[in-house]
Amino acid sequence: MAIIEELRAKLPAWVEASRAIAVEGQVASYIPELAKAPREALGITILSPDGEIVSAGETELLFTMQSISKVFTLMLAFMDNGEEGVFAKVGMEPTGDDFNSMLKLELVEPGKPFNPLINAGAIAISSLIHGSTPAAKVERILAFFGEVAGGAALSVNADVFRSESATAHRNRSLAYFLKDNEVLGEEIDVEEVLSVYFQHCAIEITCGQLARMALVLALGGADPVSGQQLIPRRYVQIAKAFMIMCGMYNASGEFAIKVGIPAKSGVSGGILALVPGRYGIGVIGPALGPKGNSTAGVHLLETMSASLDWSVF
Ligand SMILES: NC(=O)CC[C@H](N)C(=O)O
Repeated sequence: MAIIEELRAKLPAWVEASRAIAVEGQVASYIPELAKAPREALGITILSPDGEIVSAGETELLFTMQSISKVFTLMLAFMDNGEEGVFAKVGMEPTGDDFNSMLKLELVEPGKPFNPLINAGAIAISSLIHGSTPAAKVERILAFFGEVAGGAALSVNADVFRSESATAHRNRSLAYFLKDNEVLGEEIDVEEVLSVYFQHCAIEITCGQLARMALVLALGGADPVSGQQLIPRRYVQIAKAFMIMCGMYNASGEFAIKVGIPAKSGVSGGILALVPGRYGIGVIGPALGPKGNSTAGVHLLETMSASLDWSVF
């Protein structure tokens, strides 16, 4: 049986088996709006370069990208500033700490975020996006994300944005810490950077759009339909290296061992994952485990990788 047909045949049962795991998790509630998401939902879309689409579960759900957006703002920051400009502000190493930790900002000189996928690093990256105002920066981010998602008209969920902005005491303190450490320079307004960061986290998406974005990464930055290079290959390589090292927060080591493919999760329960050269994958399962990853989504990817031999290692 062709692999794609095997996938199509087995996916519904895999989704139902993994859905049972959702109850082990909790929907994120530190951003009050996210607490409204359906806890037992699970949906997945898989796209292949030749246009095959395989979906199962609640793929019609709209959810916010949250930390998944950090992969793409990172690539836009590279396109705006080059490698040197970006690595002047963030490092290349995983932390082993929670995604919103500020420990190493104080403990390790010079107080630069260890990588662009933890909150502190992503806030620093938001400050690098070109645009004369926060609104102009968000417009550029939406246009870039929409292009990578296959020409989608994406928008910011205003309720989620406001909900996070009103309660983000920890992210605010991280950002002010970065200002004190001069990672955010003299000329930078902390509240404006945070506004850009909260808005790109609140961009709404579906599994299908996430899978399309993932497929572009699986193809080294090329659009699967037009073949156009949307993102320089080098920047996609760097992004995928970060996804392996820290895309699943401080559960990235376990995910690399059990699943073995580049992936990025968000606290909305979304996961973007890819099998290099072969598939782009979008998953939504709002119930999260203790490290902030979708319980059912991770279980589903583990099952699929083991059955279909997806590990890149
Ligand atoms: N882990 C996440 O998805 C974090 C994103 C969220 N907007 C935050 O800053 O806390």
